[in-house]
Amino acid sequence: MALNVAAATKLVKPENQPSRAYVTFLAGNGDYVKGVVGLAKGLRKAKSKYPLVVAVLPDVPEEHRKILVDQGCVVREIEPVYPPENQTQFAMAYYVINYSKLRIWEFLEYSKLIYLDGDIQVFDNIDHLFDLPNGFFYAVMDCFCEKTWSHTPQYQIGYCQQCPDRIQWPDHAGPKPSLYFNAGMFVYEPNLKTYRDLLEKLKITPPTSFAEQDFLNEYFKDIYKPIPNVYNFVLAMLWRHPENVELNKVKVVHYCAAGSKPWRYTGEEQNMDREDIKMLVKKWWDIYDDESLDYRNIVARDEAAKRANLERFLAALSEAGVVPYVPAPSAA
Ligand SMILES: O=c1ccn([C@@H]2O[C@H](COP(=O)(O)OP(=O)(O)O[C@H]3O[C@H](CO)[C@H](O)[C@H](O)[C@H]3O)[C@@H](O)[C@H]2O)c(=O)[nH]1
Ligand SMILES: O[C@H]1[C@H](O)[C@@H](O)[C@H](O)[C@@H](O)[C@H]1O
Ligand SMILES: [Mn+2]
Repeated sequence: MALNVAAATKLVKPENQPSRAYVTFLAGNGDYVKGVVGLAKGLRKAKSKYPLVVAVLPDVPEEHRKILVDQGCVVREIEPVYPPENQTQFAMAYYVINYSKLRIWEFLEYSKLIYLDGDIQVFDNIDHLFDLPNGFFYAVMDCFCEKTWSHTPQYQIGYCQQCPDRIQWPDHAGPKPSLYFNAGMFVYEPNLKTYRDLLEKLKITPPTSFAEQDFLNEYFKDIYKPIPNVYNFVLAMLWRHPENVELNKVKVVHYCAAGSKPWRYTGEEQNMDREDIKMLVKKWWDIYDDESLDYRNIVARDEAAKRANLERFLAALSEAGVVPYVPAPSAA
């Protein structure tokens, strides 16, 4: 029997669908889709083994969904989730749509997911986070020093969990607040019971200024485990806690400071003219603009490499006299 590449390929068992994935969230017809494209390319550059699922609200236009599919993303529509009505002033008006993130607890075909905001970039492989023990909620601790926190006792007292000894939590202010995570990145396990419970609890929870972030913090406070800041580096750390920062070790950058979204960056807002910020914004653009990281180019490269390997393997078998080998005609 003579074997060629086409015949031999059929013998290879298709890989099982991974039960792990990254997941992000996309709403609206604005420019956050650029963030998600950048993220998909960043994960590829970091050689992540797992796909990026994008949970999209119904208002994400078809062209944007197509861009994401062309970038190798798995697009899944979710229904919006709204909190019960009240007069809350959110820290930002659009935070209210973030309650819809709760739908990702229903992505039951995955046993574990890592959620990443669309304004996050992954510069180093973080696949090892999937191996953390089950049963916990992993995320990075937030910083309370930016003006977005000015409505809170933490900000008014000057207390930040990033440097709890600088200004200590005073006795007269009641119990010290529990550790609080930034919900732009977390490792979690989808689960139907948890999903239903989250939605039920939300119905009786008045919305607060950091929307689902406050809600998730309250809900998971007993199983929350902080992970190092390098897994969700919030830019304000650069000017609020420079003594805690080792920028060259940072793996995941969260462009959440006002004016720092790379695709909207002008350099005009406060702190945005810093050299480290300019460098991080440029690093985001370098990935976004790198065509070699486009899904179609990576697929073509992988196919060519697989083919070359197989050709070499079959040629070696044939040389050893195991099977006669007919090289496939060149595709060119
Ligand atoms: O028009 C929008 C606005 C937001 N988003 C999605 O929602 C995410 C959250 O918005 P931002 O990243 O702009 O917000 P911040 O990083 O300032 O917000 C932080 O606080 C929020 C409170 O709701 C969320 O918890 C969020 O994950 C957390 O990082 C975005 O990354 C993006 O994935 C969109 O798709 N379109
Ligand atoms: O989620 C919010 C948001 O990312 C803000 O930009 C930041 O100042 C806050 O610390 C954080 O809690
Ligand atoms: Mn964000």
